[in-house]
Amino acid sequence: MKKEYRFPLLVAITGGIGSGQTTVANFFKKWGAWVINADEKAKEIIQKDRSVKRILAQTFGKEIFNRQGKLNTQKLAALAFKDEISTQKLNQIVHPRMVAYLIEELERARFSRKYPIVAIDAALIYEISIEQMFDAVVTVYAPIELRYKRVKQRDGMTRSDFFARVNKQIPLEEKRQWADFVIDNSGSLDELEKQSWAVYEKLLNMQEKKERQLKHIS
Ligand SMILES: CC(C)(COP(=O)(O)OP(=O)(O)OC[C@H]1O[C@@H](n2cnc3c(N)ncnc32)[C@H](O)[C@@H]1O)[C@@H](O)C(=O)NCCC(=O)NCCS
Ligand SMILES: Nc1ncnc2c1ncn2[C@@H]1O[C@H](COP(=O)(O)OP(=O)(O)OP(=O)(O)O)[C@@H](O)[C@H]1O
Repeated sequence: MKKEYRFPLLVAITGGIGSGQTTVANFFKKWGAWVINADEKAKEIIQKDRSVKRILAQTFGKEIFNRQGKLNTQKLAALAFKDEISTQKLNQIVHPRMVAYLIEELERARFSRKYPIVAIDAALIYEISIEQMFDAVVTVYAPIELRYKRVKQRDGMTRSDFFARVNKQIPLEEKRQWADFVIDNSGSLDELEKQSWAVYEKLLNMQEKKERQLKHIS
């Protein structure tokens, strides 16, 4: 019989643009966690929620959608990250819906009882102030120039576009201090995987403890 997890551990995997949090989340997924990717969910919401679409078009111009109604992410990013107020506007439109959606997804994964770890891969856990929802927060750290190098390699982002986003995020040095676990991604992918496994094992132990403590709850 397959093992049931009545009380999965709720984990946030966070960091900053290019720090490697999605890479760590993918390791967790490979080892049996259920992982929700906030960047993907945000785009799904923008694409599917009609009221979000309408307000975004009113705020940033209807050119951010093409004729078929598909979001042009580059256009929206250019407009939304150009200054603090524009980013705040984007966040005020998207974040409330995103948080509601993430909670629904967390609950779905929890009720399935199939996963010991349910994790959210999201850069903005602390910016949105949702860290209290989780049993543990894992921050993936890398030095800023290395993050830029990796993002440039990943999607050709310019230095100014990269720093436009970095400047809208809480510095990783702070997030590192607040986290329950820190993974240092200054080295190779192999080193990252080893560190991620060490953290994952600890999270599994925490989950077993949670299950034992709560087993009398019906
Ligand atoms: C503006 C959008 C369409 C640009 O899409 P694009 O494909 O270029 O980027 P993507 O979504 O993959 O995000 C990449 C990274 O940019 C950073 N980032 C994204 N949104 C924000 C934001 N509002 N503030 C600060 N950093 C952000 C994060 O580090 C994120 O991991 C998109 O980023 C978006 O919809 N953002 C608003 C929703 C959001 O806050 N997403 C982050 C969830 S944690
Ligand atoms: N240790 C590493 N060595 C080499 N490349 C790496 C390493 N860690 C991550 N990368 C690469 O760097 C890029 C950024 O990593 P990843 O997408 O995991 O970051 P992220 O924190 O999720 O970024 P974003 O917030 O932009 O989504 C990816 O192309 C990834 O494959």
